[in-house]
Amino acid sequence: MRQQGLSSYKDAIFALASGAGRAAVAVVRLSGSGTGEAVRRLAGSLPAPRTASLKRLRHPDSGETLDRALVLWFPAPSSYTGEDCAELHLHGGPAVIAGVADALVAAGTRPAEPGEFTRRAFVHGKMDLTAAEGIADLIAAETAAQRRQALHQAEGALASLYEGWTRRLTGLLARQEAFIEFETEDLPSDLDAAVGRAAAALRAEMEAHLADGGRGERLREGLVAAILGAPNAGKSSLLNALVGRDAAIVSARAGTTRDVVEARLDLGGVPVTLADTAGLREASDEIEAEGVRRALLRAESADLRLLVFAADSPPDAETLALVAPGALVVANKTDLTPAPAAIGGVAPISVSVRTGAGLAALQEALAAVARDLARPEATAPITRGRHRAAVRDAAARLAELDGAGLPELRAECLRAASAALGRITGRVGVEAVLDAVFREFCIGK
Ligand SMILES: Nc1nc2c(ncn2[C@@H]2O[C@H](COP(=O)(O)OP(=O)(O)OP(=O)(O)O)[C@@H](O)[C@H]2O)c(=O)[nH]1
Ligand SMILES: [K+]
Ligand SMILES: [Mg+2]
Repeated sequence: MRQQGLSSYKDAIFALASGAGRAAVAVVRLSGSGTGEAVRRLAGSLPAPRTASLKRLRHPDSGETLDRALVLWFPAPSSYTGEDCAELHLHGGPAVIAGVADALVAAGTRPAEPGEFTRRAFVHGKMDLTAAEGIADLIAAETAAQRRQALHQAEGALASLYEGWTRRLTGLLARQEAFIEFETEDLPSDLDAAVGRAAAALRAEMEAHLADGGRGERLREGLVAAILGAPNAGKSSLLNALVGRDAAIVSARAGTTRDVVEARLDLGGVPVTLADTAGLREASDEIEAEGVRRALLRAESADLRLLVFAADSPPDAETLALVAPGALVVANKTDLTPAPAAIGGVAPISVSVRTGAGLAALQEALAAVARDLARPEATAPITRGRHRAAVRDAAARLAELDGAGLPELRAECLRAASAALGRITGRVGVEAVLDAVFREFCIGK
């Protein structure tokens, strides 16, 4: 499968691999069989493989010098994509980059599509799809825990899990087919039953892998924590204190916040979007009513909820029921009144945003909940819906095995389970899956 469509990967592509904007150094990378020729036309000659050498880059049409750059040459197959690759380390000014891009087009290369380098690496068997996704996640990682999970996946943790399962399925299929072939001869009569037992064991492993509470996806995407409570409880003040900047407007007027205000926070390595919301009450006008509606909507889709109240006005049972259970209950303004010992059966976390008292403890409680939901230490968790759907499909195919009386049908179940796993790694591929996976990438990767 990986050899399919190779002819469309012959042309040489280039892209700015470093960030846009002015910088000390800009890296332009090239890949494809026309790379060597393009570099020769700009730099005069090709440097020795994998050795940085300083070259004057000229426009192939005008001969004008564009920059003096470090040029690196990585002949196929020992390169990121498995094709001939090169890197030009330019002075990072916009005009230098534009001039070199123009010269590269004149030398017969074209700008790359997002993810095209990694897609070529996949096509040339340098990595499977899960590793390619791991690289996309690594580039997007905002926290240390996200980085660890992404690196693990980029290094093949998921690939080796799924490949291990596939090998076992292939072994079972071989036994099942032997049974079909030699049915009347003297193979052990319990071979069929042994295949069934091994398939059931594999299915149990798949189901354990699926029953992860969505941890990997949560860590990859980040959690959402909604801050809820009555007007003037200090919700916006709390958001600002937790993120360390004035993200939301604070005022003494009840009903200040209308739209949902969001800010990102790193909680024990787990990225969390804190969402400050409008105070919950019987709204006095339609704008406020819309704010309350949005607050409740955000609360519904949030991974965790913080119910904030001013210590001198604890929430009524109705509000408590709306937000709890599972919410962290926070008593604010404890500089004015001590927090009640318990509210709705739970001891609230006592804070004063004004004095800062209790904020560190609240932050720790939040981090503990976030870590529990995202389990940053979990090894090789499912990180995408498409993995989950395919593993679920594979397990379902194995579940059909017992009911399938005919050996041929049992073999078909094993084959279908293996194909489902193959879709995750890209061994069994459809162009649409590849398009969806590589669309996530930035240009230059
Ligand atoms: N004494 C005291 N006042 C506080 C504390 N936290 C916030 N406030 C004050 O309470 C008032 C309301 O604060 P906000 O953060 O706007 O409250 P809110 O819950 O976001 O209010 P709405 O957006 O209107 O629902 C402001 O005057 C804050 O300065 C605190 O810990 N102690
Ligand atoms: K307010
Ligand atoms: Mg507010």
